[in-house]
Amino acid sequence: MKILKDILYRVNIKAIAGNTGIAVGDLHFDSRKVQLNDVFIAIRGSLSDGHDFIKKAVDQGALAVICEEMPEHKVNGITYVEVEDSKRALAYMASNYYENPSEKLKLVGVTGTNGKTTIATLLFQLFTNAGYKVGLLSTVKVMVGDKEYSAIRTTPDSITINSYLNEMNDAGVEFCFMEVSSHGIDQHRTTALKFEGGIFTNLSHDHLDYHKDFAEYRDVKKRFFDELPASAFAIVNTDDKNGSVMIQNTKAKTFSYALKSYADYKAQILENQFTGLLLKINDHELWTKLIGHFNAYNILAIYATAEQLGLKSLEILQLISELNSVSGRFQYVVSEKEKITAIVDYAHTPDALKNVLETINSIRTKNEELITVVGCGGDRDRTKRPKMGHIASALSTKVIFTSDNPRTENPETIIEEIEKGVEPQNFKKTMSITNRKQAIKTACQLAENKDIILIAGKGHETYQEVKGERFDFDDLKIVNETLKQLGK
Ligand SMILES: CC(=O)N[C@H]1[C@@H](OP(=O)(O)OP(=O)(O)OC[C@H]2O[C@@H](n3ccc(=O)[nH]c3=O)[C@H](O)[C@@H]2O)O[C@H](CO)[C@@H](O)[C@@H]1O[C@H](C)C(=O)N[C@@H](C)C(=O)N[C@H](CCC(=O)O)C(=O)O
Ligand SMILES: Nc1ncnc2c1ncn2[C@@H]1O[C@H](COP(=O)(O)OP(=O)(O)OP(=O)(O)O)[C@@H](O)[C@H]1O
Repeated sequence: MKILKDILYRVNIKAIAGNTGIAVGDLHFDSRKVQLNDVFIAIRGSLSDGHDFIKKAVDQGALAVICEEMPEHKVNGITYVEVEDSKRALAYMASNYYENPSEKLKLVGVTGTNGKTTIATLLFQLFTNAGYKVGLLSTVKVMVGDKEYSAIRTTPDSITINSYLNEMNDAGVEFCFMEVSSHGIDQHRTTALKFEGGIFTNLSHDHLDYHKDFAEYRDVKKRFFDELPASAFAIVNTDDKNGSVMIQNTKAKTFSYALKSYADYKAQILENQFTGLLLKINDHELWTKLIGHFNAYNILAIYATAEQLGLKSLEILQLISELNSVSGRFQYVVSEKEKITAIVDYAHTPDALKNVLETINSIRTKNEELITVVGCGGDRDRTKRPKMGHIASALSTKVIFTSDNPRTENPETIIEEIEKGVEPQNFKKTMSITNRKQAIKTACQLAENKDIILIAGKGHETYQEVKGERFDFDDLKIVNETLKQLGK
């Protein structure tokens, strides 16, 4: 049991009705989860307004209610606290509730359109290999040392974040790496956390279904750096024109990384092959098993972060050379007989798809075909669909448009929107097969000796979401099995 008054520390309170010296149970922003003596925080959402569920929460046993507007009818014996902003209040309350766990370890947040999962996961791997107990909050999974949990969000809600950080404190975790999404920043899921450092990867077209326009998306990302304390470090990619914007108003110590422009951490790609990259970072040569020029950026960000967290340069280089690729990020299998390379990648934005295709094209030889299987998710940013169609058809030798997670949308309609981006001269390269399994099978049938198949968009996911239901689906498993069945 915690005392409500203590949990409200640092919350911007407008009015109180009732006693805050009471002992309370858990915190909830969803009335359906409230139990006896819990605190209900009413949040105005995009679909509904938590204030409409205050009565329900009280009926279920809530002892205290946090809201932006006092309800007309208050129930005797219940404490009502009116706050300036419920989402901010939730963030501070969650941190107070678990006794500010982010202050008891070194927390580093990674933000940007692409590369968050890769960088956070590789930093987790690197620090674990260096002998530390490490935590990870990512789209793919949550790790508390060697204990694994499945992840639901890229950046979970504040209660979940603080609860995991608290578990990390108990387990003796020293460093935690977390992905910070623009939704997370906008909804104050990361407010009230003490960050030791922040990393910016890049910014491109994404989530414009949620953010009003690109400028708003950029400004939300920037807020993460604006809010870093002076004791923190900010590491930004200055080859991306938004890199310097991110750190314009930050109090943190700033460091830049780049391949092209002048930077504190600079790399040169000496070799780029299907087996890895040979890099030169600030006069040190380094081999990594990670593939593709975008991974040179990720490696630079990792190198800079590890150095800012106190590791020595030579140790970092050694640890980087041992890193393995991240699940669903340029993961590949090579078929036994015909040596067909099938790559599964999470690229689900125009920029990421372009990067992956350009990477493959920079490595493959002219007589090896590149067959791409790709779709776009339903109920998400529609404007990226023709862009993905344009890029896939321009940069592959053959393309099969298919379903991603159609969610509640009609998959055929999504595919039609993707097809609109195909230039007339590329039309003959494309075909559309709505069933993703069938699309992968067709790609395997079309592929011959040493050809390359790229299956883009779903990466590590082991399901396909259709009309609110999740069915088992694993791109890597399916392509591997199909190539074997076909005796390729
Ligand atoms: C668009 C979005 O981000 N929505 C998030 C938001 O929901 P919302 O504001 O729409 O909430 P709402 O459904 O309108 O409900 C308002 C409030 O009423 C409450 N409620 C509702 C019904 C009820 O009976 N009782 C009740 O108390 C809800 O719990 C909520 O607190 O706040 C909720 C509580 O924190 C989140 O669970 C929810 O995430 C939804 C599920 C979601 O899909 N989010 C995705 C888009 C997301 O956040 N993605 C990013 C990564 C994106 C990427 O990089 O790919 C992420 O960090 O995961
Ligand atoms: N630094 C990078 N720049 C551009 N593309 C990248 C970079 N790192 C990885 N990618 C590509 O983008 C895809 C997504 O990578 P990753 O999952 O690491 O990004 P993310 O930011 O976590 O995205 P999401 O939140 O959507 O998972 C990868 O599959 C890869 O193709």
